[in-house]
Amino acid sequence: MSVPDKVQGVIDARRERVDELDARIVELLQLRVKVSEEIQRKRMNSGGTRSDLFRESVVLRRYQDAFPEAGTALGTEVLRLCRSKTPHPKLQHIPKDR
Ligand SMILES: O=C(O)C(=O)C[C@]1(C(=O)O)C=C[C@@H](O)C=C1
Repeated sequence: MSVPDKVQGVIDARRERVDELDARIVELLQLRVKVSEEIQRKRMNSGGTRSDLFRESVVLRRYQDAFPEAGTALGTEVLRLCRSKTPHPKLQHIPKDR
């Protein structure tokens, strides 16, 4: 559906802003993955577990408070993204099945 040129101009400009914001969100998420990975590696290398469920509930609460509808799904995905990288030290030596 076409809109008047003036309106299209506003939409294009706001989309540029959305693109900038998305790029920052992606960058922040990549940074978060790295920092979370450091914490998990430290804990696992000293005999702890990969996850800390109490801490996850604190993290999740922030997303739920900010976004009552989507917060649980959003926070859960962020945590999943951050948990999926570091292999557990006990699993590192098992060769991959071919
Ligand atoms: O804070 C920690 O202890 C972390 O390991 C980081 C983090 C997170 O990404 O926020 C990841 C895994 C844990 O289950 C809890 C939280």
